[in-house]
Amino acid sequence: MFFVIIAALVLPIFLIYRHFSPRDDKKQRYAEEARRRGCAPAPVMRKKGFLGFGHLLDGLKASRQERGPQHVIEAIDGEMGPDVHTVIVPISDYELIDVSEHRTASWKPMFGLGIFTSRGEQWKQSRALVRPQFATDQINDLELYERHVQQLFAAIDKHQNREHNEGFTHPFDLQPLFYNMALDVMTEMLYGHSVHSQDPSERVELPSLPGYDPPDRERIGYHMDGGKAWIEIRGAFWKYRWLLPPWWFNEHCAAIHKYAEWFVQLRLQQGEKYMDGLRHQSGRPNSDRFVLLNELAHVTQDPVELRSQTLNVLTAGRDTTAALLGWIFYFLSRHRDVWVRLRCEIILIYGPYQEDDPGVTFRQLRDGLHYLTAVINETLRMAPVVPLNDRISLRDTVLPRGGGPNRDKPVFVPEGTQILIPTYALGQRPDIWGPDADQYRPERWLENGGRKFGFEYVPFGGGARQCLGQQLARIKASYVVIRMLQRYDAILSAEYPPDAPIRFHHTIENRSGSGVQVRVHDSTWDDSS
Ligand code: HEM
Repeated sequence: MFFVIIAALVLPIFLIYRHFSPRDDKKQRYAEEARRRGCAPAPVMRKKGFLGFGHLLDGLKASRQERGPQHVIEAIDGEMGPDVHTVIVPISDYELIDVSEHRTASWKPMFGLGIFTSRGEQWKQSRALVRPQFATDQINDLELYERHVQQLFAAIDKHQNREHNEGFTHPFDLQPLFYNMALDVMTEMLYGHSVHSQDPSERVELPSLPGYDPPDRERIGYHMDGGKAWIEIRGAFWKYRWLLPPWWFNEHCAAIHKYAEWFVQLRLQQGEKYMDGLRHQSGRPNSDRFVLLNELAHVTQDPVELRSQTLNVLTAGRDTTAALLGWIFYFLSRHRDVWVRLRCEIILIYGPYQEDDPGVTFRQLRDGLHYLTAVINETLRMAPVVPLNDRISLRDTVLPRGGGPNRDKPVFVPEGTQILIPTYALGQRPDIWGPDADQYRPERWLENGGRKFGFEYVPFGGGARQCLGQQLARIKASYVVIRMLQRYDAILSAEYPPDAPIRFHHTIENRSGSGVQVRVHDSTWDDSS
């Protein structure tokens, strides 16, 4: 609710999905209420297709073509003109669905009820439980990132072009390596044991747990990806999702539950000794390390709660960070000037690559590097990892403008209205970002003393349910970018054709549909060797 009101003050672009024909008494009440509040209706888009499902089908088709975010802009501009940012989209037979209920029903079978999937009182309790764990000093484990960065370098090194000793790799896709790394980091941060998808030889033997099979570390990424694809399909089918065969989705859910359950049971059985059993990492006693499961177990011993909350954070934090890293290098490989300027900043501050001394401090990362922060902000503007967010109005409310012929009147929003907030479309508006809104230009964030952002820029959401991991994601991404640019002194896009349009592949998060096809040059390459 808070978000809806605040967003309404500054977000003149949104879509309303509403029940196409509310009952007459409701209609009359809405009209009276709207009049009383001095509101005028927002423009209504044409009803399209059989039973009005045209808009929904167009959206699904665009999503399949990996251009869903652009479609939102084209659909509204095409029918209403470029100056209309608030529209009502009539979809016949569209059930009024509480968005959280929708999310809960789609996601709960896989991740259980936790901070991401719950609502109301249950969400408040979840947030109170999980939030303290994200206090900054808990997450400053740079040594953890460094170990996984080294595994990333080893994975990149496999693409080295050894025949023509020139230091450049063959063309390869960087994106899956970021997904592996993010899964490895998150599983270590959540359960204390990484799945080591980047390098399975790093896996340590786990203790035996009577009555439980060892967790399937090999296929957890596969089950997460498979389950997410089904969540997407189930979401699209919504009330007809019972038509879908349940086996595959159930198999993914069962495997993921089993994986998390194993660690939960081990923690519950071993108590504080759980931390002693973690692989010893140099320089830091295990008891000092941050493991979310361990922290949560100090507050609750409920195995289902522990499983659900950790899985909720796993899904919220893993793919989002990987997708962001992918997009950063997608743009860097296409914008040599940005790469050069960013690398200069990094080398000036931290010096060239040294394997055993990254020279990076947590404080610097938390405060943010000047140009690197601009690069991250600009990347999330051009390719938001969550390109469309949504809310439901919990009670009657008003958006301050968008109604009437001049679109300057308030718009009445009845209780239960679903509001879509197209984060990507917001980032493309010339009236907010200037005539070059469609260009990737991090400098815009530094001009005129530095751009501050409000609700016109919401890649991490806003209001009460704003992303809990924003700082963690920024710190993690910054660390990886710094180390990558120390280690590699040149990057080339290897996408074919070179001018291929950007593709937004959406499965909950939004990643590049063509991957991140690059060649990188190793700064430590010795030509004489
Ligand atoms: C680039 C990286 C990330 C992006 C773009 C992102 C984006 C978002 C967005 C848009 C939401 C709000 C969803 C809504 O409106 O309901 C959200 C919620 C959340 N995010 Fe993130 N996120 C990122 C990384 C992370 C990380 C690394 C973690 C944790 C390790 C995390 C944990 C969460 C949690 C727990 C919530 C739920 C908050 C709540 O409902 O109270 N996120 N994120």
